[in-house]
Amino acid sequence: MNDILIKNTKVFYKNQLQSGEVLIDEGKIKKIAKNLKGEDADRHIDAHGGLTIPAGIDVHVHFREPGMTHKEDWYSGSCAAAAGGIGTVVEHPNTLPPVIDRKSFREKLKLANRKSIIDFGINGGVGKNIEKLESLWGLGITAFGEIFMAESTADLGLDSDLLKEALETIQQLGALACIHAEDENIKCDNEILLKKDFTPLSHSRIRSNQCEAMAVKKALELSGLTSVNTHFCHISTLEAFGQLKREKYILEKEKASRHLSFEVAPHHLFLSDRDWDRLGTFGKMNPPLRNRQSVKALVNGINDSTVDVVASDHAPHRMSEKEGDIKSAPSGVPGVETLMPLMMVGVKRNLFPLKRLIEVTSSNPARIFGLDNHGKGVFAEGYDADLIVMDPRNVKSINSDMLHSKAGWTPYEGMEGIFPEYTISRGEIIWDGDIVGRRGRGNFLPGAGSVKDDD
Ligand SMILES: NC(=O)N[C@@H](CC(=O)O)C(=O)O
Ligand SMILES: [Zn+2]
Ligand SMILES: [Zn+2]
Repeated sequence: MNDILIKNTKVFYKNQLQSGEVLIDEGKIKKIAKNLKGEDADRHIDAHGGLTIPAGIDVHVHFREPGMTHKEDWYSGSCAAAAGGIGTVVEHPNTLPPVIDRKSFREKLKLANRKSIIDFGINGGVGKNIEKLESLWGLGITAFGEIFMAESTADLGLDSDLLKEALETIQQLGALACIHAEDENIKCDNEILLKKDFTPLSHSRIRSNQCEAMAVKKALELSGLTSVNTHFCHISTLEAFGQLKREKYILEKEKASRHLSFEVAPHHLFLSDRDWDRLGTFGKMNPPLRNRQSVKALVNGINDSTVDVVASDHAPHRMSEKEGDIKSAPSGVPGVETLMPLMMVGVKRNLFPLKRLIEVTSSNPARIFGLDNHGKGVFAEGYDADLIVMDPRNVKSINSDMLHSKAGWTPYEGMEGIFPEYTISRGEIIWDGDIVGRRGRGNFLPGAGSVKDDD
C-alpha cells in the first residue's frame, strides 16, 4: 500500500496550475495526475480544493546553536520552519563557536542531527581560517558564508585582501561564496556622522543604500577577478539590484561559466522604512529597512526573474535583547516561519505569480545550492515528497503566539499570512496544525565537496 494520497487539490505542474492528485510512497512523489483512480494509500489528505506545492527551501537561517540557545536551537528553529512550510534549511556559521574548522563543524552537525525535524545543510564560515576552507568543503558544507564584508551579528568580518584570498580558495574548490555585502568604511563613517542620532531610522541611514551598493561593486570586481561562483545574500536596495541585474545580463551575453545569483529577504519585500515607527528597535536588521522605491524594485525583480531566491535570514533575538536603544540592540529579525505565508499572500494580492513563488522558494535555491542532488526542489515523480498543502482562502492574522521560534515576537504582527495545513517531509507529515515530526528525524544533506570522514 502507498503511504499518502493527496486528493481534491491544485498543483502547479507542467507549467500550469491544474486540478490533480498526488501519490506519495517511500518518501518520494510516486505519481502526479488529474485522477489517480485505482490507486490507494494508508492515509488520504483532502485538500478541499487548496494547493499542494513544494515545501520551501530556506537557504539563509541562523538557528543559533551551539552557543546562543536562549535565542533559538535546532529543535525550535526547525519546528518554526516546518510550521511555516519550510522543508529544508541551510544554516549559517555565526554561532558560538562559529563553524570555521573540523571541530566546530562536527559539533554543529551532531546537535543538528540530534534535534532537527527537517533536512538541512550547514554553511562554512570564512574569516582568518583560509587554510581550513578545504577541510570544511571536504566535510560536506553546503557553501561558504555568509561572508561578512562589514561587521554584522558576528565576529567574522574580513578586509578586502583577505576576501580576495578567500574567494580564490573557494574558486579552486569549485564551491559557492555567499556574500553579505555592506561596506565597512562607509558604515563606520556614517556611524561617526550620526553618533548622536538615536532615532531607529538612523540605522537605515548608517547602513545606507550606498553602503550596500559600494560593497556589491567591490564584491563583483573581486568575483570577476577570481572567477568564483557567487551568491549575494539579502540584497535590499534599488542600486545594488540594478548593478546585479546589469552584471547578470553581461555574464549571460558573454556566456560566462561563472555563476552569479542573489537572494532577497521577506523583510525587504513586505516591510519598509515606514515601519520604523511601529517597530522601533525590533525593526533593526542588516542590511536595514529601505524606502518604497527599493521595495518596489525587489518586487519587480521577482516578477522579471532577476531575483533568484527569497530566503528569510531568520535571525532571532529575544525580546529583552531587542529592547533598549537603536545603537545597542542586536540586528536581526525572526522570519523562517512567516516566509512562505507572506509569499502566499503576495501571490493572492497579485504581487507576483505562483510560478515565481515556487521558483524563488524551492527550485532555484535547490539548484543553486546543489540540493537537487538530494532530491529537493523538483515537483516531479521520483523526487523527495517535500510538500505543503495550504488553502489560499484561509488567510490568518500573524500573531507571535502561534509561532514557534524562541524569539517570541515577529515584525509581522497583525499582517496577513497563509499558513500550511500540512507540511510533508520525505513523505512524512511533520506539521498538521501541530508539530508531529520527530526530533532528530531531519537528515544532513552533504555538499558537493563531501568526502568520507573516517575519524
Ligand atoms: N541579518 C542580521 O541583522 N543579523 C544576522 C546576521 C546577518 O545576516 O548579517 C544575525 O545572525 O543576527
Ligand atoms: Zn547577513
Ligand atoms: Zn544572515
